[in-house]
Amino acid sequence: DSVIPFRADSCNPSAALIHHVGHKFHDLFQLKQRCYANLPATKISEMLKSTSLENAPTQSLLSVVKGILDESIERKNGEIAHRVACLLKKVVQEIERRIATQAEHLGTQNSLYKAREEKYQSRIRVLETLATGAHEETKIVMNQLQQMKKEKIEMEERKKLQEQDALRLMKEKDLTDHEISSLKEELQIAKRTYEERCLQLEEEAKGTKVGLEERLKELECLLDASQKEVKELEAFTDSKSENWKKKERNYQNFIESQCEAVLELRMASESIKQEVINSKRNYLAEVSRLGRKLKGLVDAAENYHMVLAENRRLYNEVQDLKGNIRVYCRIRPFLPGQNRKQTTIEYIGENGELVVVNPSKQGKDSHRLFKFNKVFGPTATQEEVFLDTQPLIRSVLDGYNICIFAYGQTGSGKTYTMSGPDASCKEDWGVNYRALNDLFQISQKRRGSFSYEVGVQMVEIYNEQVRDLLSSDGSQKRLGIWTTAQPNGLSVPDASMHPVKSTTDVLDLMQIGLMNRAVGATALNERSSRSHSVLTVHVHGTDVATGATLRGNLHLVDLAGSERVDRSEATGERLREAQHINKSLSALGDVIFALAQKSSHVPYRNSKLTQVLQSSLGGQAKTLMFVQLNPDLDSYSETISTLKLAERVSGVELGAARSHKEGRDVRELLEQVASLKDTIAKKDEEIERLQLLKDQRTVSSGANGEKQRTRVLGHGSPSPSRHSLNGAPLRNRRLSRGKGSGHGKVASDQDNCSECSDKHSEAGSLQSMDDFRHHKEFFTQLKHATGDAGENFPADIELLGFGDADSEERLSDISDGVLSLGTETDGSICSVVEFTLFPESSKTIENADKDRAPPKIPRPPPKQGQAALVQPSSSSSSKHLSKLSTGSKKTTASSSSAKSSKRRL
Ligand SMILES: Nc1ncnc2c1ncn2[C@@H]1O[C@H](COP(=O)(O)OP(=O)(O)OP(=O)(O)O)[C@@H](O)[C@H]1O
Repeated sequence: DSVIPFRADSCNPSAALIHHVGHKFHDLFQLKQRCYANLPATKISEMLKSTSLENAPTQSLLSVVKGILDESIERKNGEIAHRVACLLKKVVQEIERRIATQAEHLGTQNSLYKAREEKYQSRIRVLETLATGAHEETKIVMNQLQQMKKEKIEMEERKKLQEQDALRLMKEKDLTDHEISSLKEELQIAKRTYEERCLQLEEEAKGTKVGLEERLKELECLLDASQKEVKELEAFTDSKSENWKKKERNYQNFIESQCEAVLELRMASESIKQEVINSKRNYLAEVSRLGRKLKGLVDAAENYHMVLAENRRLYNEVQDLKGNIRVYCRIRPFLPGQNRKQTTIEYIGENGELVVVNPSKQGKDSHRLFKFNKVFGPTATQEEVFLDTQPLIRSVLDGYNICIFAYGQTGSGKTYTMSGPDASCKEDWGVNYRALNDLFQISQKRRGSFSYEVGVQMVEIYNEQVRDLLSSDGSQKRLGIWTTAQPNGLSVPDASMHPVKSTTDVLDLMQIGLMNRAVGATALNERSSRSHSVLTVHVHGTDVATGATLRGNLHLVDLAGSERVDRSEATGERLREAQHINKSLSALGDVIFALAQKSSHVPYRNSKLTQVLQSSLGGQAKTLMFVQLNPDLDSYSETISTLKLAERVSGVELGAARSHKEGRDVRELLEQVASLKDTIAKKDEEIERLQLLKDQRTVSSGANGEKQRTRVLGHGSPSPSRHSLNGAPLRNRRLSRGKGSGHGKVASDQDNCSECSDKHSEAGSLQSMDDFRHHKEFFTQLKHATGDAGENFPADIELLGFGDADSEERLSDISDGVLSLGTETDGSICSVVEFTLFPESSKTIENADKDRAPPKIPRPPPKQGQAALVQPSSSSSSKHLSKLSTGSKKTTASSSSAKSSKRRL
């Protein structure tokens, strides 16, 4: 056991463990009997295990070897030499000894190692202490390192900035260098210029010096001369001062004398003051006397206003007496390209006579005479035409309804007369523009006594539809017409109303309206108006002094041209337009003819045109019709039909026109009355309708059929005698006077009478044509009888007096101020009467005043032949005309009567 000393080391745990394990294996290898040969196999295999061998102590192993050797030697007793056995023992001992030595060495070394270990442990501790110190140092060093890094970064940034600065400075340096170089150049240039300037100045200085030297010499000369002059002047001053002294003495004397004079003047002024005070007293007396006179003048001025109003009233009376429908005829010149030789116009008289000729016919039938209020030839200017229209315009401002329209075949110059060819040229202005211009001028002149508001509407009637030409939204919607008179006088209330302040406003509106108007090209006129345009100017005036108001309308109508469809070559839409146009124009003719006939029913409702113009064609309006003619031979038949219609129109006389002048209360009442009338008319219609229904039922049931039917007819339409041209005049008059009292009633009657009206219009046209034929015959015979070449005929015709009785009757109607529709006359006679009633249109107002008819015109004693002329029979005109045509004596008698009637007017 001592061989393995280190195993006994109890302080080393691993050694203790080994020691314990060694014991175990020592026990394993320590045999009790010491007999290896009989060892059981399990024991041997246990011993042979590698772990057992490895862990067994060396001494146990050696004992095993020794035991085995001893056993083997014992068993081989004698076989192994003793010496060999000794050797073997010795060797084993030696090995043992060596191992022991080795073990000792190991023990020594172990202790050495232990000592070293301790030494190293202490060293380790020292080193650990050092290491801890080194760690802190490392930390400090690391901090320092970090700081150094930061510093380094800062240094690098600073370096970068410095580099940038350096770059900037480099650039600045470049710039500065550049500037320096440019400054150097400038300096060079300046230096050069300076040197040049110096040279120049030096030269100038030299020149100036020479000049100055010369000037110096001159001045020296002048100085010498001046010195001489000074001496002369001194001598002159001495003499002058002598003179002044003398003068002073004289003035002294003068002042003394003046002082005396002033004293005298003061005394005089005192006396003048006294005189002024006296004058002032006189002046005040004079002023008070003038004040009294001025008061008188103020009174006179007030009277003057009244006189003015009276004048206006008289003026309108004169206009009324001239007739409420006037017909002016205008013949347009030939247009370029027309055959000027073939004209249908033979003669134009001064007093409105017109002779139309048909060159294709020969003999007496070729000439026809017409008479109007005025005929304008092809050379008449727009201004001349307007001069005769002007008086009507003033009437609008006095509260009258005026209608001016142009009628004629297409292309005859209607638009030319109404609007003119070019609105921008004042000379070309048509009646429309001039009328409005005039209207504003007069309203301006009257602004002291009247304030006027003027509004404008413009509509067109196209294919029997009324359209607003001035609608702000450009819509082409159809507008309704109010047939009964409205309190505000509007017949198309839905059309936009535009207040206007000046002619320019109206011009602008009319331009818009004309642009919106429907026009199209026909074979007869390349820009033909395909619609009737109606420009209505509404005037509302207020008397500044009394507050009374008045209302007047001016209708300016440009009708679409009447046309023969075969000539205008219209087809399709154009044909439809032409049919509408012709239909409405013929309806206009019917209305006018009904008015001419004093018919109790006027067929206003047959067309939109007549409905819109109803208030202007009725009894309370003044109407001016321009009959436009185309002198062309091809237009002969249209010319004749136009003239016939115009002749009929000129025969319409409706009595005195009525002004729409009302006091404030009266106006309100009238408005109420109008609306009540409206309601009554509607109720009447309703009653009629119900009665008609009731009657129909009665008729169908057969009870009292005949009686009932008579009642229906009697209520719904006038009796034949009432409408007949042969009807009793007195009865007619009564009826028509009743009608004249209100428009609403007329309108309400229209529906019931439309059938009759058509008959009337037919009968009327036949009648009129008949009359005209006789008229013409008479004219031709007269021409032959007198043997006159033709120029005096119209004058002779004018002298026809066969309308005298009629004219007087009408005048008495006018003087009564009652609307007369019932006088039984035919168109032709009326037209002749008009000749005597209408004096020359250009007649001045003064003359008109002088010739003004008295309130009651005395009826002249009926002359032979005249009584027959005014017989109200259906064939009266034809008979009397033929009677007249038998001899010129009767004509002269009649003419003298006509003249006398005209003179009275
Ligand atoms: N008095 C005149 N002087 C010169 N030219 C005229 C005159 N009257 C009409 N004209 C010319 O005759 C042509 C037809 O005239 P305008 O268009 O006025 O006829 P219209 O009767 O209005 O025709 P429509 O009914 O087809 O509209 C136009 O070229 C016009 O300039």
